[in-house]
Order: sequence, then structure tokens, then C-alpha cells
Amino acid sequence: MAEALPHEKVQYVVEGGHRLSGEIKPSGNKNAALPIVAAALLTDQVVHLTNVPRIRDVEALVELIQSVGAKARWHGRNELEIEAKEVRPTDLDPALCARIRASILLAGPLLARCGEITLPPPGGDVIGRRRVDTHFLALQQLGADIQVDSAYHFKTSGLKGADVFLDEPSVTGTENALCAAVAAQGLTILCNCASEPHVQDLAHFLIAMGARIEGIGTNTMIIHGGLPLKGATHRIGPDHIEVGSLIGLAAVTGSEITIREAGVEHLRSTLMTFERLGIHCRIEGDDLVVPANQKMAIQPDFGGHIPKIEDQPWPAFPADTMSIAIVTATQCEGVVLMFEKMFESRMFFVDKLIAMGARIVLCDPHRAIVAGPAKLRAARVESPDIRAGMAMLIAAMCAEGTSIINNAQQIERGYELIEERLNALGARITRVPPREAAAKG
Ligand SMILES: CC(=O)N[C@H]1[C@@H](OP(=O)(O)OP(=O)(O)OC[C@H]2O[C@@H](n3ccc(=O)[nH]c3=O)[C@H](O)[C@@H]2O)O[C@H](CO)[C@@H](O)[C@@H]1O
Ligand SMILES: C=C(OP(=O)(O)O)C(=O)O
Repeated sequence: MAEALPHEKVQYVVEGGHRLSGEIKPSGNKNAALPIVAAALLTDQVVHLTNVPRIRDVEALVELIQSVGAKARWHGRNELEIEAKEVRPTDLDPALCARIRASILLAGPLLARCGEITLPPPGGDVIGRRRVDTHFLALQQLGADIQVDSAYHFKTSGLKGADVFLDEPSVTGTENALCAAVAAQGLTILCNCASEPHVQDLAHFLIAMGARIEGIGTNTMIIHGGLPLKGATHRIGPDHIEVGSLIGLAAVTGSEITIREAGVEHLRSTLMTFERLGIHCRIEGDDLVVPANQKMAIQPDFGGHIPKIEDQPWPAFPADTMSIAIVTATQCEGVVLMFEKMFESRMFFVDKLIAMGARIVLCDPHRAIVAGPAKLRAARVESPDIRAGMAMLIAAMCAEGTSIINNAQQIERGYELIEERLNALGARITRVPPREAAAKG
């Protein structure tokens, strides 16, 4: 089954139909690690980060900060030390920037540190148009001059605090504005900001560096800028999207698994959504138990109406868990409308689930009706993005037969050593090519 693949391409060969059992710990949150690594450039002192997910996106950002002069050293697999004694606004590798969305997160910290920076456009998941206007509008109000051609040129004669109303609660836009605001002189009010767990984690890291920020976890943050920023030690929080993925996986394979240190305070909307699909988890301290063989009957709305699962800005159900909820719903009894409001291309992957036997009608780019349960059969599929890839891995694990997932390096942008960790629970996933010992750390 294994075949030669072009450089950098990864394939998973997945034998479906195996039950899982045991314990698993989620990795650190990708979307927290990325802005925190970028924010380490705000100080010339040593920053020590633990529970850093060693995934492709983080490795790419580490390469980018090294290219502007920061020293970065891994200690063991998940500890990262960064020292940005000197930072120079050199040209960044456009190919590397285009590999990740998070390269745009260098704008705030580098502007604060160097006064000017040119960034090639960012990349990330190809899930629809991904605007950066919110970043620009916020940074302009904080004193940046921005010119856009084939790259983004930022310049400032000094960042100044301001009363900023973000045109939408952009996650990375909020993070860039927050980094610029802690370095700016004076008070900044960030209204209509994003408040996801990763935005909160960045704010806590900045506080550990010496910043003063009020309103963390709400949609208005007040930043007392200009305080000296020093070295800090910080532990990245657990990835709530990975926890959601593990809940879906356990449910559709009828498995009981315990998710250790799941960060249950950030799981309310996730657990509520899975409950709508008839999947109930038990909270034990900070652990989450997904019991085996759940009934998985979709709960209709009052009056027997077809329910709707929709993503929304935090604290509502996260958009990055939508693909996982869709694949999970294919195994539940009943009908549900899935409504992804944000990205125009994220739902197109459902045609691959349909090819595997799922009963889904894609109504338009944002809405799909899922009727379950449907018996899934093995297939050869392509992963278009991180979460669709994970959804197809979940489908392959509950399907009969052996599936092939191509382009699985996409999955590895966001999930750490995923085949090894799932195989430890009883999954049968073969990675092609096999991981080198060095890559395991
Ligand atoms: C590196 C990183 O952190 N990437 C995440 C970040 O991307 P990124 O920061 O690029 O996404 P943005 O938050 O800028 O863009 C999404 C926009 O859509 C809005 N919105 C969001 C959810 C929703 O259900 N409906 C809606 O309209 C948001 O409020 C925001 O205004 O945030 C996205 C939204 O959470 C996630 O998918 C990405 O994984
Ligand atoms: C969309 C995602 O990531 P990014 O913003 O880094 O492309 C994601 O994590 O699902």
C-alpha cells in the first residue's frame, strides 16, 4: 500500500474499524504558541516556553524569528527558549511566510522592536478569503504607516496608545494589536476584540513579561502600554480544538478514552455542541472522560424541529471544530444543519465524506445538512486543510477497510505526532514516510 511520495508530502494509511481505549493528553494550543513565539521578540531577555506543540507551523515561525536575529533553542521536545537580544528588520523568506498564517503575527512585535518591517503575505489554511484589513486598521490607529504592494511595509516613528474599535473580532488581528499596544506609549482600549483561549493565553504571557492588561477573556481589553517588557517563563495551555477532535474520534469509534489535563474551563461550547449530537462526556477535575458506546441521537429543537450547529466568535462554538462536528454527525441518529459562517471554502471537503458513504447535502458554501447514521467505507482522499484532514482521519478510523489520506502534512501543521499518539490508543495508522527518530525529539 505504501508508495514513494514527493519531498515533504506525507500519507497516512489507516486501517479502520478498531476501537480505542486509554488516556491521552492534548498538545499545547497551536494558535496560542504562534502569537506567543512572535511576542517573544518584544523583549531582549530570555523567554522560556513549555508545552509548546512541536508542529510544522511552530517550526516555521521559529525559523522566521531566527531569520531576524533571535536565538531559539529546543530543550527536549516541547520546551523552547528564545532570546531576541538583537532583532534586525531583514527581508523575510516569502515562501516560509506563505506557509503559515501566523507570519502576519510578526508585524506587531517587529514594528515595536525595529520601527519598521516588511512582511511578505501570510499563508495558512486555504479555506476561503482571509483578510488582514483588521490588522492594518488597528496598527494604523496605534501609529503605524502601512504601504501595501506585493508585500506589506510597516513603519512607525513611535507607537502610541489609542482607542481602537476593531472592524471585526479577528483572532490574529487582536493579537497583533495587543502586542503593539503593550509596547506603545500610553493607554489603548481595544474594543470588539477576539477573546479565544489563545488570545487569553497571549495576554497572560504578556503580563508575565511585565505588561498591564485588563479585560482578558472579554471583548474589550484595556492596555497600559509602555511598561518595560522582560524575560518570562510561560506554559502554553491545552489545545481545545484537539480536545474537540478527540471527543469526536472517541464517539464515532465507540471508544472510551480519558483526555488528561483537557483544560475543561474552555470546553463549555464544545461540550454543549457534542451533547446536541447525543455525545456526553464526564468531567473529572481537569480530565475529560468520553464513555464508550454512546447512543448518539441528535437532539431536536423544541417542537421536534431540525437543530442547527453553528460556529461563532468565542465563547461560542469554535469554527476550527466545525469539520470535526460534521464528521461526527454522520455517525449520529437524526438530522442536523451545520452552519459555518466564516470561511467560504471550509465545507467543500464534505464531498470526500460523501464519497465514503456519508449522507450530507451541501446546501451552499456555508451550510450542510447531515443525516445519520451512515456506514462509512474506506477511500483514498486528499487533505485540503488541517481540520478537514483530521475529519477525514476520523472518518477513516470508523470506516470499514483501509483508507489512504494524502497530503497528511496538512494535518501535521496542527496536530503533533498524531499517528503515534492515536496508535498508542489502539489505532492502526501507518505514516509514509516513517518519522525519523530526530523528528520525535
Ligand atoms: C493562527 C490562528 O490563530 N488562526 C486562527 C485564526 O485565524 P485568523 O486570525 O486568520 O482569523 P480571523 O479571526 O481574522 O478571521 C475570522 C473572522 O470571522 C469571524 N468569525 C469567527 C467565527 C465564526 O463562527 N464566525 C465569524 O464570523 C471572526 O470574528 C473573525 O472576524 O482565527 C480563526 C477563527 O477562529 C481560526 O479559524 C484560525 O485557526
Ligand atoms: C485555520 C487554521 O489555521 P491557520 O489559521 O493557521 O491557517 C486552523 O487551525 O484550523
